[in-house]
Amino acid sequence: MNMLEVNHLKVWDASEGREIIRNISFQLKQGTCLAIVGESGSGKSLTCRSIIRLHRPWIRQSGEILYKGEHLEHLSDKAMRKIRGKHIGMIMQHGMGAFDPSSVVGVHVQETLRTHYDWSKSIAEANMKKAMESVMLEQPMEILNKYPHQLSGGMLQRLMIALTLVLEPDIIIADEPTTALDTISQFEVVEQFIRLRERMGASMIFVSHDLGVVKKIADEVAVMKNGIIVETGSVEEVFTAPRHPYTQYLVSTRLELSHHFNALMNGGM
Ligand SMILES: Nc1ncnc2c1ncn2[C@@H]1O[C@H](COP(=O)(O)OP(=O)(O)OP(=O)(O)O)[C@@H](O)[C@H]1O
Repeated sequence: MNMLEVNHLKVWDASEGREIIRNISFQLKQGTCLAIVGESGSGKSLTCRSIIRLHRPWIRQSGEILYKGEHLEHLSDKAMRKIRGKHIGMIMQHGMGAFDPSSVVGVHVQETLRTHYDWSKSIAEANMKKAMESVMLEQPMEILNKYPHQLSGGMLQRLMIALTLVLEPDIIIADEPTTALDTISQFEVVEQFIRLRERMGASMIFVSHDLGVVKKIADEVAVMKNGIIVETGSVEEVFTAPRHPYTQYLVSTRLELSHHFNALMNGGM
């Protein structure tokens, strides 16, 4: 079964009339991880944002987005808010951006959980505490009482993963969740994503520059360039026998860059 189907997605900047994503289609099968790779500016983030319809006001989209066969493009903004988080969870590039800088992070966590569950404060706290401990965030209550700027990028990403564990969405969209982190934190956060998949069996879209990470985590790959998908296939197919010249270039150059990361993942620290 397809958890998600994107058909003929187009995205454009209405202020300039510039087309950014030009008619892309892809599917996410239940329980699998689809990686979206491609150079900076190729449209990976806008593709993710289109799925949950979270764009800046001047960005427009057309095409079909089907979640378990339901057309999300027909839903009202209110109905869409119910889908985000609980059904389709998104983990952004910068954990910092997800939190309000003027409140302690626990406020965001409580508000998010309140939107989706009827839990008392103490039940919500107990569930969150358990999830935080499972992603190696020790002393969870202390962390929840801190402002975003008092936590490292790696901690904020792990906090987002913990919140995702509690929300248990059917689909997790992770848009370069390790880009803003140092190598050691990247390693830890990727490990957490691998466990998150194992534990929840969720379907996942994972955007990454790093083909080493993609190899570890994904089943299928879509390669984007200039707003189109130039190649799709299984990780195995795309990495061992890339067909499109751009994929061939990406695979030959990027795998080299990932060697350091792989050494870490394989315990070469
Ligand atoms: N809010 C916006 N307003 C106008 N143009 C935008 C906006 N967001 C993205 N774009 C443009 O859309 C194109 C695709 O951007 P997008 O962020 O989706 O790329 P990306 O592949 O995710 O890149 P990166 O890997 O750097 O995050 C770029 O040319 C970018 O300048």
